[in-house]
Amino acid sequence: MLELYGTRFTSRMLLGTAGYASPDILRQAVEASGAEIVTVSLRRESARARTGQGFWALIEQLGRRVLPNTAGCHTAKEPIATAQMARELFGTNWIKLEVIANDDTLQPDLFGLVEAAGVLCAEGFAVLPYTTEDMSAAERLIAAGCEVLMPWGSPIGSARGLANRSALQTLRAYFPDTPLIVDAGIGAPSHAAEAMEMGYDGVLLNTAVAKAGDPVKMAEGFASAIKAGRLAYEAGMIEPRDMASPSTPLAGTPFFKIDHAS
Ligand SMILES: CC(=O)[C@@H](O)[C@H](O)COP(=O)(O)O
Repeated sequence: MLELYGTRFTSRMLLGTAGYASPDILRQAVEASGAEIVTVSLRRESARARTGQGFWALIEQLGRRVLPNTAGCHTAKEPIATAQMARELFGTNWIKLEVIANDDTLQPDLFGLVEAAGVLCAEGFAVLPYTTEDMSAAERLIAAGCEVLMPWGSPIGSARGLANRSALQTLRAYFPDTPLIVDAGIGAPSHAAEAMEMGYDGVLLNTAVAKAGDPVKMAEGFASAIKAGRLAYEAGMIEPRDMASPSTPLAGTPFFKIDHAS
């Protein structure tokens, strides 16, 4: 079970709700994914006239925990105001905190992130920060009161998977008791499985499902990969080795005899 801020979830997949071809495809994809948490961009969606009230009604109908996010915020002040608005709109103190440093890379602004996280945690928000693999930022976010960290796999929407695998491994090893969720840049179910095999607690993704040829099938594929990766982690994988190691022992007497006479 995945436990975040004292709430338990069966699914370890968190799904974004942006960029689907239609509301119905979004609904079907969420259902196929089994995700119990869906993230919604307050600034982006409310800015889009076409979504209107229908979008919010659909989100409510999905019956999932809504994790509002501060996508599109650039300074420490913007996400604070957005989170406060989200708390009123959705009646939740959960917030996926995004503070973007650069529009080309969509890399998190770690300084603004730590500052905004400090303010929001002090105001009673359950903050899930979108961060990098940076260790000192992780330490400061935890010190600020974040109980969950969401390091990026690679830049948002890039589909490159785990760009800095060894840094993600170090982060996992260094914070064994903090729920860690890989967020962003996941392109294929195998990327998500890789993160789960490394011991990550969950995966948050959006583009790879929303923009897939068949988003519903892809959502199901990701759900299976995340489950498979977690099972492999829990089962304990064997270590890779440089040399071959026969899987079938040759020593001893064969337990059957070939009868050459017949
Ligand atoms: C929806 C959301 O929160 C994104 O900002 C998130 O980081 C997912 O990234 P991908 O679209 O790369 O999966």
